[in-house]
Amino acid sequence: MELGWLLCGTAVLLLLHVLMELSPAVNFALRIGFYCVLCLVSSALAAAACLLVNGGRTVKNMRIIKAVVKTFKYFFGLRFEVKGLENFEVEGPAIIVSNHQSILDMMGLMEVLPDNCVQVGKKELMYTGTVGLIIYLGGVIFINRKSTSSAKMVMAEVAKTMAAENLKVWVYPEGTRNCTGDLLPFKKGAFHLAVQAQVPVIPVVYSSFTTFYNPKTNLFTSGKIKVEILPPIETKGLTSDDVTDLTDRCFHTMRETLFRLSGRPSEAKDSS
Ligand SMILES: CCCCCCCC/C=C\CCCCCCCC(=O)SCCNC(=O)CCNC(=O)[C@H](O)C(C)(C)COP(=O)(O)OP(=O)(O)OC[C@H]1O[C@@H](n2cnc3c(N)ncnc32)[C@H](O)[C@@H]1OP(=O)(O)O
Ligand SMILES: CCCCCCCCCCCCCC(=O)OC[C@@H](O)COP(=O)(O)O
Repeated sequence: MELGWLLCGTAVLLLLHVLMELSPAVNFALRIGFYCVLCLVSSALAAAACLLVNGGRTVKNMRIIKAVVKTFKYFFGLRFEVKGLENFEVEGPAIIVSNHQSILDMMGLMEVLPDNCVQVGKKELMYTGTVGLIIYLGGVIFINRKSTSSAKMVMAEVAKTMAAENLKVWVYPEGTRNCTGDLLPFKKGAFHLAVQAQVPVIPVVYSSFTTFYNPKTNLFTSGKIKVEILPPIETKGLTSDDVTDLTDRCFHTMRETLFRLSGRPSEAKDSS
């Protein structure tokens, strides 16, 4: 009886292995599937730990989430090379902005996440089962991207509470995932928030995933990700009239950094 199960299990594993070798699509789907299952199962376990240790929704839970997620990279052969962590050491709250390439980003996020930092996320993430639960428990701020006015209201509320709670807020200013090796134009919410709260903006740039990850071509191998935390951009004295300039400045600095980290010639060099 037991031998039968063992043989059956071995056969299934062998079959999966052969399928993975034969088809990049199967290989990719299995790796992403494994990532999702890993997230769902770890979220359930971490949620229990968060509830036991901290009792409910609080940014303190991010420490637990971070400790769990930091182990994920070993399953996928990912390595992170981090520079500029000292730039997070600003006095008081700040807005952190970074590029957003894939659902894999939350590994890179947790690799460098400073204390007392929550992310802004789309509200649909609440409905991803245990993952939604852990994101909720971590204190993530949910916004409705389809309604600028309600998103603005949520962000204005955050601007008020940041100082009181000494919070850093992590925003993906592209507003969606983008895995082309370039940046999408930035939305302005993060920069309005920084100006309203009069706190610095700290840009964080992750090198392009294109060499090891591309859902269009079913590419997902091991790889190295360079991360750079750039010096804070001060916003003291800026008003809402300065938000467009601040957004542009940050966009150009991050784009240059992205190209440098990814070994891609910058626009300036292109045209010369
Ligand atoms: C233990 C195991 C666990 C495993 C599981 C993992 C657990 C991990 C745990 C935790 C990780 C959590 C990871 C979460 C990741 C989430 C990622 C996402 O979901 S990314 C998508 C959502 N995020 C955004 O969209 C933000 C960026 N977007 C913005 O900031 C936008 O600006 C937004 C939504 C506020 C409005 O978007 P618009 O599409 O309407 O575009 P605009 O051009 O920016 O705004 C329109 C007009 O409104 C003004 N405006 C915008 N914000 C304003 C404001 N706050 N005040 C005044 N005016 C504002 C602008 O200036 C613009 O006006 P003028 O064109 O300049 O005239
Ligand atoms: C029941 C379904 C379970 C699904 C489990 C999914 C596990 C992955 C968890 C990673 C959380 C990272 C959040 C993230 O990266 O969300 C994407 C949004 O930022 C951007 O949204 P979009 O590009 O506009 O769709």
